[in-house]
Amino acid sequence: KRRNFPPGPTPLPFLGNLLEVQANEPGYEAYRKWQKQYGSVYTYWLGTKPIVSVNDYETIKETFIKDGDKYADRFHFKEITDMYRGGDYGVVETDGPLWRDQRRFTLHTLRDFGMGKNIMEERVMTEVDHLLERLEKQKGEIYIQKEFDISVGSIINNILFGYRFDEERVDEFLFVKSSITKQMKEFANPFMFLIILFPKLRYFPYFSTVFKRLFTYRNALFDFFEKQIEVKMKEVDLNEENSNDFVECFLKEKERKKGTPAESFYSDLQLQNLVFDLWVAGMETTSNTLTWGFCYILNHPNVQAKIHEELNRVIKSERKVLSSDRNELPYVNAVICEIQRLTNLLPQNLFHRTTEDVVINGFTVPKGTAILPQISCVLYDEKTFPDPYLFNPNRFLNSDGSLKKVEQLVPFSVGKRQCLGEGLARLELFLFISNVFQKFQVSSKIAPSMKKKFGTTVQAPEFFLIINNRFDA
Ligand code: HEM
Repeated sequence: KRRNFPPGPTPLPFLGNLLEVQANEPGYEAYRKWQKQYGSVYTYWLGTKPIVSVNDYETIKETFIKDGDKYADRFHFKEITDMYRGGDYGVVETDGPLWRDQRRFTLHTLRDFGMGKNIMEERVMTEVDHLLERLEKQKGEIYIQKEFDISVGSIINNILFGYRFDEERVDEFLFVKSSITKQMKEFANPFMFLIILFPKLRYFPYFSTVFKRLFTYRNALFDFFEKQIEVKMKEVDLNEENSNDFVECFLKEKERKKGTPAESFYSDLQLQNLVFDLWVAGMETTSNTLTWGFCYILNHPNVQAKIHEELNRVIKSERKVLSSDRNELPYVNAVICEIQRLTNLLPQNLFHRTTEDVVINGFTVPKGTAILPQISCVLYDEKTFPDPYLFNPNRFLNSDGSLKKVEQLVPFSVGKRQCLGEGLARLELFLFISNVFQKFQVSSKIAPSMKKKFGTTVQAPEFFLIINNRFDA
């Protein structure tokens, strides 16, 4: 089988190259090593599945960007996904007309709802205000990851269901969050990975325990979403033009689509899965990136000094930073670019699938092959980002101090499957980072470890902040 694919590392029977990927947490060292050995395109194997990896930006541009439709399908392990989701539902793991319709609907809804009012910024700023208040109230050291989790979780929940996790609802949030965390841990368990590759293993001792555990967490999550949707279904006024949240928009769109070919895309199971995708993709990613940001800045005190210098010069007072200040704060933006580059949040990216036969660098890759833009290799490419493991925001600044646009900065991936929440995530990163530093001087007793843990998204090590109000007399 290997002869037909671009050459790459030799796979072991059954396991493929899995052990090499897992040998160095969080996984991307193997991809970078193979890039040096085999060049811009190679094949590695997960179990008996070949994965074609496209590693340098120029080739990614020629394929995933310029010829996007041919790389637009999603590769996933269908048997397990179907059990998990109840069939082909959601947006992350669907293809074809359903995916196109739901992706378009979601993008429009996230952009437009609020009817011209900047509802997105309002909802993010509400959480910025609450976060600053909570931080100020806490004495001693602060576990910042938890604070970001609650803030970002509240934003996505408010967008989806119209309410935030205030003090009375924090337990509800912690329950959902812990179901996701436990589930992610199960997915990172090598036994689970073997079940995904060979689903019949789930009937064997020990494997069956792991599998059942996964489904307990899955059911807890889906129950939560189902209940919120039921409440919305009872409350929604389908004739009211304005919508307060995403679920309301979906239910109204469902009504509009009745009797059209797209009617079947607006089922109850689709709504549950869509909400699940947005909640999970929208929460963990942004919260972890923020936490990594603080981890890097605490390790580089001069960066914080420069952020404060810029905020003093541009904002001039104690007022909150708004998204309209974004263009005036090139250094803050450069810091965020560097946080996203070095965090490299999805070190394995998500797999795509070719929709037809394609030829890349002279190799024919058949229709239906798993393939991916290996963004880790682009974000850590020495040619574009010399000394790639160094945290250096200056690489995103021109000599006159303005922000440098670097097209190789692709933490949200590229092409037709590019992150659907990019706009929201960028807004959150800017408003949280700029406002926390606007208000506080941040430090820690010891500099946090920068060691990454393996997972779908890289997890930051536990660390604690000490804050001082910059404007106290
Ligand atoms: C810093 C934060 C984030 C990062 C780094 C990030 C990164 C990514 C990446 C790398 C992908 C895979 C793209 C591919 O398949 O090539 C992705 C997909 C996706 N992201 Fe994000 N993301 C972030 C935040 C968000 C947020 C806030 C949301 C939702 C509101 C979101 C929703 C999604 C969805 C739904 C997909 C699947 C898109 C599709 O298959 O069509 N993400 N994201």
